[in-house]
Amino acid sequence: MGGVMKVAVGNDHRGLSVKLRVVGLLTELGHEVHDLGATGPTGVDYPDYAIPVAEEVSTGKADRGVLICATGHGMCIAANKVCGIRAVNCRDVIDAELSRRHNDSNIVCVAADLLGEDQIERMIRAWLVTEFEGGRHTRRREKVTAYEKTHERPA
Ligand SMILES: O=P(O)(O)OC[C@H]1O[C@@H](O)[C@H](O)[C@@H]1O
Repeated sequence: MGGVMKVAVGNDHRGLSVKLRVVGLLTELGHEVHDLGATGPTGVDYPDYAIPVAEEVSTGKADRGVLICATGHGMCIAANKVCGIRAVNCRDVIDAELSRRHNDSNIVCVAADLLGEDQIERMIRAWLVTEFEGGRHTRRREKVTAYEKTHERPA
């Protein structure tokens, strides 16, 4: 990948201002943004935003996703319940790059309360352009996918 992508974005009330910065960045970089996030300061629940974004990535409607809450943890936990999602909660550029190179992460979660906006921007820029390395990492990724496929449980 590395070119223009469809990116689904979600946030709760604690991620609103970072979301606006992220949407601006993605737009500036030429990506197609689908903003599914909360639009105001009223308290909401992160699964209501993480799951729709993860569904868009899972079904191929979006190439990647970005999820923003206070810590990134809730969004990451919820997104990883959706089939095919490899969501990661990243803290810096190296972290974000490794999650792409080794794990083929398809959603990055962001801690709005713990990271500065400039750091978040650097991290997302790196995450967007870093390629999956393949090789031995493909075998590991496919083991996760195989588990997911064989252990689906009825709702
Ligand atoms: O604003 P409150 O409800 O206190 O906390 C919400 C945050 O708590 C964590 O689960 C998530 O990071 C979410 O953004």
